[in-house]
Amino acid sequence: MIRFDGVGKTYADGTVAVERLDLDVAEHELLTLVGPSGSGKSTLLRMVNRLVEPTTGRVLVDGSDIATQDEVELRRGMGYVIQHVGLFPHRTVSQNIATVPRLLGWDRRRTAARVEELLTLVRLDPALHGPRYPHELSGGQRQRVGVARALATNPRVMLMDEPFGAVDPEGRRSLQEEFGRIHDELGTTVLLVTHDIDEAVLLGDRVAVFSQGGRLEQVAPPVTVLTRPATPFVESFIGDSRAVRLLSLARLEAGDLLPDDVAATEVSTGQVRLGDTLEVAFSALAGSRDGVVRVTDGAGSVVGLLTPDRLHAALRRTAHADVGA
Ligand SMILES: Nc1ncnc2c1ncn2[C@@H]1O[C@H](COP(=O)(O)OP(=O)(O)OP(=O)(O)O)[C@@H](O)[C@H]1O
Repeated sequence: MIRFDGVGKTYADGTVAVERLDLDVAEHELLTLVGPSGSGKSTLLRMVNRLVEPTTGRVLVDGSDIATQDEVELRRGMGYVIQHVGLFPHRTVSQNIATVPRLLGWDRRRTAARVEELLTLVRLDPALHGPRYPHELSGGQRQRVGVARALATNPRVMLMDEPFGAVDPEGRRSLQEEFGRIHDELGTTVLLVTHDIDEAVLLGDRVAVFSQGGRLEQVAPPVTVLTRPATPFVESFIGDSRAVRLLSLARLEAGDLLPDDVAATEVSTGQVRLGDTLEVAFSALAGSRDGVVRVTDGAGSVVGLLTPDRLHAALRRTAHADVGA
C-alpha cells in the first residue's frame, strides 16, 4: 500500500533526517515507527502526505508515485492525526468531524449520519458531545475527536504522529486499546509514530525501530523485536523490562494450563479467561490467596488452572515462539 523506495531526506541546513530507506507497508497493516527524539520519524510520516518532500527516492501509494499527484487531493484521501489534534476551536465537535465531508460536497444528511456513526465508533455520545466545543472536552476526548475527524471519509491510509502523546497515562492506555479495536474493525492502513516502545509493541502489526539520522534498525512483528532485537541499538532501546512488555502482548492458551483436578473450592474462578493477556493473568495470580486461579473459556466453563510456574512457562513459550521476522 505504501512503499518507501530509496527515500532520504536531508534538510537545507545539512541535517540528515532520514537515511536512504526501503520499506513496504502492506494494505491493512498498522506499522508503528518508534525511536528516540530526532530519529526522523515525523519527517518520514510527513513525506507520505507531502508536507515534506524527499531529497532522494520516491514514495509510492497504491503503486503510484505521490510526487506526480495533486497534494490537496492526496491529503484528502489520507487521515492525519497529530499530538495536539488541531481541532478548530470555534467549531463544534460535529462540525470539526464534518470538515472534509463538507469540502467534498456531501449533503447534510449523509454528513450528519457519518458524524454520528464516527462519534459512536470512538465512544463519544453524539447527542452530548457533538454540540460541544473542543475546550469543553477532556484531552482524551479531544484525541478521540481527532481520530474521528481523520476517519471521516474512510481514508485508506491513516498517518498518526504521536496521536496519544498529550493524554495522561491512564487515558492513554484506553485510547490505545480502543484505537486497536477500531483498526481491527476498519482495516485502514496505518503508519503511527511514537517514541514509546510500549505503545509501539501494543499497537503495531509490525514495529519499525529507528535511530538517529533516520536509520532503520529493525522492522519486525512486536514479539520478534522484543525477543530478538536485531542490533545493540534496538536492544538498549527496548531496555530492561522486556518481560513486562511481553506480558502485555502474549495471551493465555489452553496448553499453558494445568488440568483442573484440585478439589479445593477456595481457588478463585472467573477472573481470567483463555485469550486474556498474561498481564491480566499475572494480576489475578498476584491477587489470589493460594497462587492458583481457575481459567475459564468464553462460555464460562473452567478449562484449567494457572499457577506462577505455568505463567512463567507461558511467557517462555511466547519468547521462544517462532514468530518469523
Ligand atoms: N524543517 C527542518 N529543518 C531542518 N532540520 C529539521 C527540520 N525538521 C526536522 N529537522 C531535523 O531532522 C531530524 C529529524 O526530525 P524529526 O522531527 O523527523 O524526528 P522525530 O524522530 O520525529 O523526533 P521527535 O520524536 O522529537 O518528534 C532532527 O534532527 C530535526 O532537528
